[in-house]
Amino acid sequence: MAEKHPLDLHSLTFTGQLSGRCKIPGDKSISHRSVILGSLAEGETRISGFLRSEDCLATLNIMRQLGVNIVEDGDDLVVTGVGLHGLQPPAGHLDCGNAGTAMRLLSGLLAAQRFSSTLVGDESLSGRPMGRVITPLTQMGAQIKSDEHTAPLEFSPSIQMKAIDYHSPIASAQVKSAVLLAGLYADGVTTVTEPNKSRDHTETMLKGFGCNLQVDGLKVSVHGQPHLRGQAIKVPADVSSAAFFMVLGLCHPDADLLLENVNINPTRDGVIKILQAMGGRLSLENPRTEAGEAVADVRIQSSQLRGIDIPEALIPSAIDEFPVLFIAAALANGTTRLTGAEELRHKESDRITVMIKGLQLLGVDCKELPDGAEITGGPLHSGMVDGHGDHRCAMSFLLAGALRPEVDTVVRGCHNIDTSFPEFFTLVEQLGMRHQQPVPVVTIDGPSGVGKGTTSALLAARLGWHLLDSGAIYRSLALKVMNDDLDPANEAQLAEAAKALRLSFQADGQHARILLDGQQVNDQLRSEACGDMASQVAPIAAVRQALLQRQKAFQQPPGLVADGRDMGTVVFKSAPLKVFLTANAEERAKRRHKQLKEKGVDVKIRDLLRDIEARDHRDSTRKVAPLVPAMDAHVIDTSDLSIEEVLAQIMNLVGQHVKV
Ligand SMILES: Nc1ncnc2c1ncn2[C@@H]1O[C@H](COP(=O)(O)OP(=O)(O)OP(=O)(O)O)[C@@H](O)[C@H]1O
Ligand SMILES: Nc1ccn([C@@H]2O[C@H](COP(=O)(O)O)[C@@H](O)[C@H]2O)c(=O)n1
Repeated sequence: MAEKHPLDLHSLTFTGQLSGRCKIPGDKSISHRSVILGSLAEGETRISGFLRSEDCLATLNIMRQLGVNIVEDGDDLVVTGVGLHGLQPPAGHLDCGNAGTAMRLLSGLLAAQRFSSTLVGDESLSGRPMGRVITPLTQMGAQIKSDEHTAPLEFSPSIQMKAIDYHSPIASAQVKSAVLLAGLYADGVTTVTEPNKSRDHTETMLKGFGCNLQVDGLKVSVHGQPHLRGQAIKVPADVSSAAFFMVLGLCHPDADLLLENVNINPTRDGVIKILQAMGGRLSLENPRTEAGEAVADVRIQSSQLRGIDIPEALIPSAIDEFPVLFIAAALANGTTRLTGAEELRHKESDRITVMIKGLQLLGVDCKELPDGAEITGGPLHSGMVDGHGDHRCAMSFLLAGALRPEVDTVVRGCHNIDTSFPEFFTLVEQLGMRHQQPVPVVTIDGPSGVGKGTTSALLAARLGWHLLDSGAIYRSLALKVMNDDLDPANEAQLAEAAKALRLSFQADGQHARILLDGQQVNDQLRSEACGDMASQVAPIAAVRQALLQRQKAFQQPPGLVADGRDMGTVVFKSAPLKVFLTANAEERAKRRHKQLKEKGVDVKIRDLLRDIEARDHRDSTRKVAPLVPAMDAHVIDTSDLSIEEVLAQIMNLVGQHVKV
């Protein structure tokens, strides 16, 4: 069940202008329900706009396994209903994949069947709480076996469901729907009362299918044993998917977008109300009703958002949209505060922790609260963030990375985007953004003599990746300065020399032959004088800028190990793994002494220590790209570690963070 995903790094690039119409795919909640109710109806149900996401396809496959004939007709799905009592025992386990909606709604249905069945899910779904549906269904007479109220869920054959009057402790459409679906099989009236109104698609659709159902404020009552009649269902665009483009358009500096045919059901429109309260220029055009659902075209124009206290009453109607609302808050003026949303911790991931950790990595001033978050807007930095396999967190971070030209963000853990939004990348590309799957980089930074070069070369060889020895580039410029008698104080001259540097690296077995002006210079580059001169020219901003592209060009498939001082902080800010090696200066001087002695160079440790300390000071106190660990770097003190031990620690990190 626990799947290992290969490296899945994605990024989106900024595009100068966003305009035009966007066709957002069908609503996920309505798609699930249309297939389930169509299966239980008598006659044919034709569904147009069905969302072909992994989650909804899991529900569709399960209904097929339960004996329902569902066929494609062009873009439509045609479901031949088997009636309330016509489902057949499945041959094997029923796999919900990542879909919480499938598992909870189908629990209500399977609890009431006269055959046994088992619902299973992926690793994430198997960790999510199912007690919330098991409790009321058990009160209705269901027998459900589970380990600590999590999937797999094993349903024993039902004898007769009992109608109940259930007061749900949480506002959850999945709980409400599970009880109502089980209630279809009970004699009498089953009632669910919620503390707040959750999305009401099940009620609306059950009525549409001909069920006798009453809604009285927070109370929904369904009469058991109905005859459901097949329907034509037109699924509107999903407001939860549209929400990503709302935040994208509002936070982008030059956007004017029209999102077509969006579901604006009042139990789902919290995101619209929250963004409007934040000052977003978001308007509803041509509001209308289609198949019992309120829809409109939503116009989005660039806006300067402001932080607000999010009203708790809006939480249930925006519950799936908080990941992207956190991005809006990070770009707003002032502070946004969310409380009363503990439920976010029980989604596909703990969305409070995942989003706040990611935003902190991008330099946002924010903190977790037990039941929400506090986020103060400001500029976003570049970096690599982890969507933790949660589709909505991953898409939110991807869009955050496409909002400003200077921000370079890579997102890992995007593998579940297809569960809700398979057209996501196509749609963003239609808007002009570029979707990339960046080549992975491991950065190894640290002070002089710490072992970066040795470790990087061994790591690159072990992984079969390319190697960038960025120090050799600075040393080459230094050699040029010394050979051509350039003035190390003349910044313009040095920048020109850096731009024009005729330098190439040629593979030579495990090593590289370094050619400067056509001459191999490997040995000359390693002299202490060259290292010293390199650290004198390296602080010049124009020099660093001139050498930047040359370093970035090393990022080639299948991957790169980059050794230097600012690999993780400047050159490869979005690298999935950043390592910073340290060791005390005495130990580094000893290592260098041994190295030079082996080469027949006679120097005093005391002199080496003095040089190392001077270089450390220059490198770490310079204004541009100083030698400091990146905020997300893993710091390894190598003072008491052998080279093999250092390498083993890094390989372990590679296994965790890069998964090659
Ligand atoms: N963990 C270690 N234990 C003992 N010796 C080590 C260790 N790591 C590296 N060395 C030795 O220390 C010397 C310096 O290492 P290396 O050249 O890799 O450092 P560096 O960080 O790349 O230095 P520079 O920045 O000056 O290029 C080498 O002789 C290397 O074999
Ligand atoms: N990314 C880098 C790499 C090096 N430097 C400067 O060059 C000097 C020599 O580097 P070595 O790693 O080969 O010893 C180093 O002291 C730095 O001043 C740099 O600035 N950025």
